This record gives sequence, C-alpha cells and structure tokens, in this order.
Amino acid sequence: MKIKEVTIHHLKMRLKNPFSTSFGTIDNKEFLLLEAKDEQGTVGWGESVAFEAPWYTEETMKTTWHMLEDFLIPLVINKELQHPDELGELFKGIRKNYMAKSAIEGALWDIYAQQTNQSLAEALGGKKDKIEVGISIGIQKTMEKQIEVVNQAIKDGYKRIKLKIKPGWDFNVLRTLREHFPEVPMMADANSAYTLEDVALLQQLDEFNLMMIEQPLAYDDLIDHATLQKQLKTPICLDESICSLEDAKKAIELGSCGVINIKIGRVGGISEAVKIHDYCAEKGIPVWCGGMLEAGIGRAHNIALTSLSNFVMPGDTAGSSHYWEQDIIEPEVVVEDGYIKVPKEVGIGYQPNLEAIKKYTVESKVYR
Ligand SMILES: O=C(O)CCC(=O)c1ccccc1C(=O)O
Ligand SMILES: [Mg+2]
Repeated sequence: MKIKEVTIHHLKMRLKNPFSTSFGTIDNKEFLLLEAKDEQGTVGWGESVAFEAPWYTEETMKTTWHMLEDFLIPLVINKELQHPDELGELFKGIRKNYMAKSAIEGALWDIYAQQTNQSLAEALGGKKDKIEVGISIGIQKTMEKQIEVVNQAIKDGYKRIKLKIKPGWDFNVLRTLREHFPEVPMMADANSAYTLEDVALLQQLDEFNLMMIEQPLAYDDLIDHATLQKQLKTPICLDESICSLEDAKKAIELGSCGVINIKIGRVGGISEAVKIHDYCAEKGIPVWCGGMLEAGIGRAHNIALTSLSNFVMPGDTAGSSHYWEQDIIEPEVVVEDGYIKVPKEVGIGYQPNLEAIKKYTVESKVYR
C-alpha cells in the first residue's frame, strides 16, 4: 500500500453522561479522526484517543495534531509499505507520542485488512466470534446515584463492573456496593491517585473480593507497584504504566502487576498491542482491552483486538449507546447479554457514518 492522502478531522461529541475520574470530569469529547487514502483509492480510518488536556498521559489533541502534521504524516505519505508492522521501524526516530502514532497506524491496519480481503480481527489473528464486555463507571455525585448506575449496568448485562475510586471515595463506596451486589464481578480503577503511604487503606480493599485494582500508584511507576503487590491479595492491573512491550516485560519481571490493561493508543498502535498480548500469553499474564471513551472507529479497533485469545477478561468496550446519542459508525456497537459480536466483514466491519462525522466535525485539514 502507498498512502497518497491523509485528512485530519477534529470532532466534538457530547457524552451522554459526564465521566468523572480521580482527575476531573469530561463531558464533551474532542478528538481527531484520521482518514487515509492509498493509491488504489482504499480508505482507512483511525481514531486518536488523546484528550484535550494531558491528565491521563502527556499527549493532548493538539500535540497529536502537531506530531501527525509535522512528522508522522510526512513519513508515511508516498512510502511503499507491505504491512502496518513496518511503521514501527519508520517511526523509530520519533520518541513516544504513542497516541499520535497509533492514530495513523489504525488507519493503515484498516486499509491493510481491506486489501487482503479479511476482517481486521482475522488480520490480527483473532479467533473469537464474540467478546465479553464490562463497563467503566465514573465517580457519581452521590452514593445513591452510584448504586443506581451500577444496578443499571448489571441489568444491561455487563459482565464486569469497574468503579473509579479516589481518596475519600474508596473504602466506603466499595463496601456499600459490595453489600448491594455481593456476587457481581467488580474492580476498581484509581488512575494513580494513591502512593505507598496508602498501603493500609489499599490492603483494606482486599476484603471486597475485587478482580483487580487498576493503576493505584503513579502513572510512570513500576517499582512501587511491585512493593505494593507483595502486600496485597488483590491483583494489581497496570494501565498508565504500560506504554510498550518493554514496559510490560519489566513490569512482569518485577512483579508489579498480575494483569495488564492494553489500550491501543497508549502503546503506540495495534502492532505493539498484539506484541504485548502475545508476550503476556507466554508469561501467563491475563490481559483485557481498556477504553478511552472512543467513538465508533476506535471502538471497532478495540473489538478486533479483543478477539485475540489472551483477552480473557471483559474489557471496557461498552456499547455505542452508553456513550453517544449517535455514534459515527453504522451499525453502532451493540452489547447483547454482555457480549459484542466480532464482525466478519472485510476491514473494521462497520461503515463510517459520513453524515454523523460531518455533523460532529469542527474542522478538517488535508495532507498530500
Ligand atoms: O469506557 C471507557 O472507554 C473506559 C473508561 C475509562 O476507564 C477511562 C477513560 C478515559 C481515560 C482513562 C480511563 C481508564 O481506564 O483509566
Ligand atoms: Mg485505567
């Protein structure tokens, strides 16, 4: 494939329910959508998961735009490529900026799957027909509301409930939810809100039979997590701390976690995500697919990735209607009895809804 043209679309979509974490609240999601066209006219789509502010990782919508415009797109345009895996080598001279790299890589995977006449899941070696899904529930204004939202998610069939916690909204909240829902598979995500000073509190959470606790300590730490894991019964799941296969190797070697949440954007793309998946499978570390409040394109990529065999725990890939009044793909992603069917159609298996994309687009820019 040879890319002749890339368009960056800047979209703004209102979340149905504002999403609150230990860092703050998102109600409008602004992000970039990439549309790449190759010399045969095949079009592939990629979605950047960077937010407007650098609270989750250091990247933002504007830094990803800068990286794409000034470095990544010029490297890709007119390059003859056989396979998206080759982008790793092509981008080698550019440090980090994983979400920017991932956005264009996703579009190339889409083109590659179409040109080789297979679904993206198939192109990645995925074997599952359907994937199990969980849901990530933000911090609510009151305990009453928190119980109501969890109850609804269980009724909707989600296979696992993830709860956001932060200092002051942790032990009591989890205790109350456990009392109300004694059997439901539950976990907590702290988004780095604690330090080793909080070991005693984190140990108290062991009594709630959580599947795991996600990213309790610093976003860039592996050492303290290893220290903490030795003192907890609950497995630690790393999210922010794992940005590459190298990070995953070190975390496993150090004993920093028992589970890894793989996010395509955080690790620089689908190729690196597959490598981490394969390595974890070899080491007996279960993985699951995280979410970044994606719209349909990113969601479709997540679904294809989750069809790989070591994604053995429900991911955060909830259905389109959980997030949006109208998603940007057709059909939308539907969750039935806690499962999403992995599409068999060629490419990502969903069509971009060009009308919806146009409706949400703030500005677009074409690069040739
Ligand atoms: O529903 C989703 O897409 C996952 C929501 C979620 O937990 C999340 C959303 C935005 C940024 C970070 C995280 C996280 O997993 O930490
Ligand atoms: Mg997380």
